[in-house]
Amino acid sequence: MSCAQPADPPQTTAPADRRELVIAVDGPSGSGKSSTSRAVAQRLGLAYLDTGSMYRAITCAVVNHGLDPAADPQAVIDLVRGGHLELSTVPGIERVVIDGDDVTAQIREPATSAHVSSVATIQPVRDLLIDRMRAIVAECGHRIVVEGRDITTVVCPDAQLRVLLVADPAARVARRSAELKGSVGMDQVTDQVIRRDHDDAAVSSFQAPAPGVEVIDSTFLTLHQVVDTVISLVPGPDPVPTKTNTTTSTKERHD
Ligand SMILES: Nc1ncnc2c1ncn2[C@@H]1O[C@H](COP(=O)(O)OP(=O)(O)OP(=O)(O)O)[C@@H](O)[C@H]1O
Ligand SMILES: Nc1ccn([C@H]2C[C@H](O)[C@@H](COP(=O)(O)O)O2)c(=O)n1
Repeated sequence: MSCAQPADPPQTTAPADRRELVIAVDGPSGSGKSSTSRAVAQRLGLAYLDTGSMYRAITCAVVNHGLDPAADPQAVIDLVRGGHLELSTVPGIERVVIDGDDVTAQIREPATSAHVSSVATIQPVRDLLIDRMRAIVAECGHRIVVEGRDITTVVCPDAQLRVLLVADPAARVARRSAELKGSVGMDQVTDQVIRRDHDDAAVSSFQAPAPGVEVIDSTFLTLHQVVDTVISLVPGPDPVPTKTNTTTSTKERHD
């Protein structure tokens, strides 16, 4: 799997603080990892890597090629090994392209959420993508917020800050339901959150913190409060917020 990212847009304010700063965020589905990580990256002028989007992109390619991960996991492994993945590491700009196919919208479709665990639980697929994740962290100069399920434990165990973001299952289901605006039934929402966590937990430990990992329970916190809490936990001198210019034709997300 090769991987390319669009060049970072020029920064309008030069960051005074260029020390390495990797912030690793893990947690179950709907705990707020993506919204929080994106906002923290924007506030601190860091790159942002949504590792779930990598597993989702592979899942789109698997579905689009008519592969069955359970019946033929080797075909999925071959696809990952030979495939070319491009993704944005600019917070607020989502763009995911696999083998020239723009799957930015497809990765968020309920069908992709329903199938992604069957891809993400193939260990050789994980090993290949974990190598790519670490390469992206290095390409970003180790100044990045990385979120997923095994970032605090496997991908970036040496991150300067490691956070496990949790929330009650009922709150997580309600958030996902609100996000999908009634486009899918409650059964499907519960499947996307609860069943997916159960399946994903077979290969990653994201339900309890590893030693040294800070736990933030977002159940009764606003997104803004969670972002402030993460930033308050960054070690060392106060991080210098950096304004980034994200001018582009690609759709921006503001959760
Ligand atoms: N603290 C919060 N309070 C209320 N809603 C929140 C909070 N944090 C995130 N949300 C909302 O919850 C939904 C899920 O958040 P998000 O996509 O960031 O979760 P996630 O952990 O990345 O989920 P997944 O792993 O399934 O992709 C979004 O609609 C987001 O706006
Ligand atoms: N580091 C990671 C990131 C994601 N996954 C799996 C688990 C999820 O079901 C799927 C999609 O992630 P999401 O976009 O919902 O955060 O990818 C993983 O196993 N490890």
